Amino acid sequence: METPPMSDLIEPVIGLIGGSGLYDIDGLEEREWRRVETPWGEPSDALLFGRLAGIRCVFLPRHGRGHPTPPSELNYRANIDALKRSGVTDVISLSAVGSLREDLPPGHFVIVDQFIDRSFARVKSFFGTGCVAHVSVAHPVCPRIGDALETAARGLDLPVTRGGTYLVMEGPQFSTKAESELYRQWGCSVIGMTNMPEAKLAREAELCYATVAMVTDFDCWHPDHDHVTVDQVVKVLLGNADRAKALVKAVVPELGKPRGPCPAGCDRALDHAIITAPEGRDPALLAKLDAVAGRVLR
Ligand SMILES: CSC[C@H]1O[C@H](OP(=O)(O)O)[C@H](O)[C@@H]1O
Ligand SMILES: Nc1ncnc2[nH]cnc12
Repeated sequence: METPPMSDLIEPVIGLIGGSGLYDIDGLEEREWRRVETPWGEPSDALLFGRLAGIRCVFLPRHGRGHPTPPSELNYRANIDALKRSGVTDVISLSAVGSLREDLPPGHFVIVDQFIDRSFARVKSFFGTGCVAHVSVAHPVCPRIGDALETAARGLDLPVTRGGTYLVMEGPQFSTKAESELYRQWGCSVIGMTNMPEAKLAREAELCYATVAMVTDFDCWHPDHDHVTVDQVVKVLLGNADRAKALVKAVVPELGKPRGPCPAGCDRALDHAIITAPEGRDPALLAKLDAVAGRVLR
């Protein structure tokens, strides 16, 4: 893609969604926790606004500070809407995961590029009766953010793998051994409970999105390792959390550079997605959609 003229460049705002063990971001300048209201209800917590190396950042602890909210009860729509209406353009999700592969041991970071969504008890779309939309999630991860994360991780000498499939389970219980073995047969790399519908909603909101999946355990399939427990996850992710914060510090200056439209089209995902005729659209739903889809609805 040709470089657009300077006047067409945007100044990215980086959204950071912190998963288990990540409830704050050190080193943010001008930091301020602010409540953000959304038409979808309450986000998981107040959002932390600030700057890293001068770049605007907005951090949201996915489960809330102190981790009060389980994966199935998260208000994913409110979280994504709150980031969008706060001006965020690029989202990095930081998540604890179990490993489904021998070569992805605890401590390893995986920049996943695919998901299999086995969650079933969650609202998965901003759209619905009165405004129907179908976005593509064939490629749910923004490769531009993936590239930047990979470069930053390699620069820090972190053990990292680019690419992999994240199986999203409903939880809150961990998997049975039969499930774990099935997901391995499906070729999945890691397992977690939160990245869907988060990634689908980010796409509907035309946000670029990528995940750093931080391995904490071998789930329950590995003959030489104990079955996953929360204690074990917490122990490993305390180590992961410091490295995740270092990765964020390294990647934000790159991602924050003024840029043109996303080459992968994440920021134009709604261009051909809405099927409800203008006269059939529900004004009340359209009003709720203003932050996430106002670009194509106004
Ligand atoms: C505390 S282990 C299980 C918990 O950790 C992961 O959450 P997140 O993606 O927010 O780091 C996993 O998906 C479960 O929600
Ligand atoms: N084994 C596992 N299964 C689901 N979510 C997880 N988060 C961390 N480890 C996990």
